Amino acid sequence: MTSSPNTILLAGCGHMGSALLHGWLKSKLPLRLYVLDRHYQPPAGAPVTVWRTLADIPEDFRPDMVVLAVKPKGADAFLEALHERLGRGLSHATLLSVAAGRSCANLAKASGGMAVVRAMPNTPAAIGAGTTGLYSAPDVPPARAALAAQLMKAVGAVVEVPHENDLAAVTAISGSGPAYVFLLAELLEKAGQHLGLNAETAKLLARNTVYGAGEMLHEDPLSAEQLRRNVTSPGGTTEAALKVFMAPDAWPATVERATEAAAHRADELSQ
Ligand SMILES: NC(=O)c1ccc[n+]([C@@H]2O[C@H](COP(=O)([O-])OP(=O)(O)OC[C@H]3O[C@@H](n4cnc5c(N)ncnc54)[C@H](O)[C@@H]3O)[C@@H](O)[C@H]2O)c1
Ligand code: PRO
Repeated sequence: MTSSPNTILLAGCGHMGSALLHGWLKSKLPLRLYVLDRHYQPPAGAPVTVWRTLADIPEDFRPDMVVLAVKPKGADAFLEALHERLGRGLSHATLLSVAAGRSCANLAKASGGMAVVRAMPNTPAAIGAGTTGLYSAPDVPPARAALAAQLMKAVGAVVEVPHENDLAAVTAISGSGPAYVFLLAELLEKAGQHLGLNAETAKLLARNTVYGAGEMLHEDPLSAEQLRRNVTSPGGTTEAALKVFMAPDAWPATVERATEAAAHRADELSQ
């Protein structure tokens, strides 16, 4: 039995929104896709309708799901304006928000009472290798919670978390996480140059090493710790570097402090 297409309004199609949209376009999910974004240009021939402003949306538009991918700061004002525009048109719609830190309670209030699912994806979603934490408020109908999970699975792995508060930790680890890995690549590249390599060689070594290690973490069932040990010969070069990285006040403490700062900021954004 084929299910009838769900009507999705993607509100905000920047870095995160476009990663999601491109995953949906590639997927076999039966969807009617509408995008609201000031600037987004869809791929030629893509089956998607793009509106530039709220005023472009027909007043009788009836989405099944609104995916909110505008910046957290503007999220409440945006939802209030959407509610003003569509009014009863939103009464059967579910909100799927990817906005960092905006709580179900905030979002439900601003949207005039929509049932809210919160997702925290990350930018590797753009290549189908995303990681998303998902939380559905208790009033979300099961079929809509399942649709939200399907939408996020179209761009990578999904982990459902039992408590809304868990999303602050998800944001700190996987939502922001790609930036930490990109920083490592940046620093390795600079270090390669510092050790005398030319810029192009240093860049290739740094990027391909992060890529190869990431693939091993994905493919190999060994723990991250064991994979690390397998690189580390007793008395060798890796051990010399790891003595610096693994000093108690170095990476172990820094990673803990940095992720606590991200989780704390996610909590602050929810106020
Ligand atoms: N970038 C990430 O790594 C990441 C990861 C997880 C979650 N998020 C969340 O995703 C959301 C979007 O982040 P982003 O990085 O994609 O931001 P972005 O600035 O790239 O995209 C936001 C888009 O919304 C559009 N927009 C905003 N208000 C609009 C309006 N009133 N009418 C039409 N278009 C409007 C803008 O034109 C822009 O293209 C944020 O809430 C963020 O917390 C981002
Ligand atoms: N980017 C968003 C931020 O920095 C949320 C996680 C990744 O706030």
